[in-house]
Amino acid sequence: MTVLVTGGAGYIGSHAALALMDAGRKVVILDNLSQGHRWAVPAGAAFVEGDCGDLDLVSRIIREHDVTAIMHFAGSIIVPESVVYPLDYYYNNTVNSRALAQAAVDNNVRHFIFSSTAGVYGEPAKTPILEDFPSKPISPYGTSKMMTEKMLQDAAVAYDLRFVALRYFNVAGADPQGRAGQTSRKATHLIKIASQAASGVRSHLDVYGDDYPTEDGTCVRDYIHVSDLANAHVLALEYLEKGGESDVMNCGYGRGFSVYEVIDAVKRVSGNDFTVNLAERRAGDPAALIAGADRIREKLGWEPKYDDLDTIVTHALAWEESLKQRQANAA
Ligand SMILES: NC(=O)c1ccc[n+]([C@@H]2O[C@H](COP(=O)([O-])OP(=O)(O)OC[C@H]3O[C@@H](n4cnc5c(N)ncnc54)[C@H](O)[C@@H]3O)[C@@H](O)[C@H]2O)c1
Ligand SMILES: O=c1ccn([C@@H]2O[C@H](COP(=O)(O)OP(=O)(O)O[C@H]3O[C@H](CO)[C@H](O)[C@H](O)[C@H]3O)[C@@H](O)[C@H]2O)c(=O)[nH]1
Repeated sequence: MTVLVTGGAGYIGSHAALALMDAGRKVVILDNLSQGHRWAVPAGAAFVEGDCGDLDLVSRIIREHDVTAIMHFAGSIIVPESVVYPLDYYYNNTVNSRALAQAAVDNNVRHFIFSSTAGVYGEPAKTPILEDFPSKPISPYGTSKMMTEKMLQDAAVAYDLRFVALRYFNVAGADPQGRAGQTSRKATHLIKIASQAASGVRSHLDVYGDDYPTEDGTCVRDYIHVSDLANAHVLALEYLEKGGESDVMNCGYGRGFSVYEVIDAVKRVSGNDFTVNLAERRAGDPAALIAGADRIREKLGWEPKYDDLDTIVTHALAWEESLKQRQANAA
């Protein structure tokens, strides 16, 4: 009874692996280390270096580790990059997910939890965004995730497979015990970048536009603590194991903060001022994305513990400091 966690050497997958092991589960991680790090694989998890699209390898892992559920985090995640290299994104996020689903079906793995995104909604007509709003992604990244959702829906009708697709809003923060955090080399996420600026790892932060139709003109997002998100995965697995129907669920808190509010929080909590420049709008940024967050609470009994911007920022800053220490030790 082991959970296969693809992408478990990355940011969210490593937190989910910790949450699973904290709940007493066995975990095997499959990651090709294209973005993740070997050292980020949590202690206690088995690790295989390889590709989640390798059907033979995944089948062997399922058999050797007695895998009964798959949590699929592996993927390419940068929206603007997906516009420049769309076929790479369809390959890694859609084609490789197809192979993984095939391996699940071939080897009688009946529970599948998929990392989807608020990006499937595109530019929503209104907020909060409910799960039955239309999927109209505006980037290849969002489309690549939407296509995987559709594939899982069809597979769940045809085979003995049930899934939960969790549509994450803006994931941020780090493990409160300091065991994991965001390490990606190509970080683009606001709280990560602001934390790096506050820690002196970056010289400044650019604000991408202040002429949006929001209160202070900057974009509003629903920032969710990565450990609350990780716990949602454990609950989603329990839900499927108890016979829950396949479903899609938003993962957010149902409230939003503007870019300026986030920057103020990072400056306040860190006690460090840093340079903020106003820059051009970034292509493809919707003005406001706030989750309708009732379904996940009702269906999974999810009760977040860290729904507080200062707490999220505190944990993100602590992780940045620990990364600096790690680099200093390595030098
Ligand atoms: N970070 C966010 O705000 C966010 C929001 C919505 C959805 N998501 C989704 O959550 C998942 C995890 O995101 P993250 O922020 O942890 O990213 P990440 O880059 O930190 O982690 C992804 C991991 O997958 C691995 N990987 C990539 N392609 C692989 C492949 N073909 N085979 C095996 N391993 C592979 C990478 O090496 C990396 O360790 C992704 O699917 C992403 O699309 C993330
Ligand atoms: O240096 C920066 C970084 C970000 N931003 C702004 O901050 C907001 C949040 O940007 P992020 O890059 O942190 O996150 P996104 O909202 O673009 O996207 C994230 O959340 C989405 C869902 O809401 C998708 O899942 C996507 O994969 C994930 O990267 C945006 O308005 C962005 O323009 C800045 O002003 N400066």
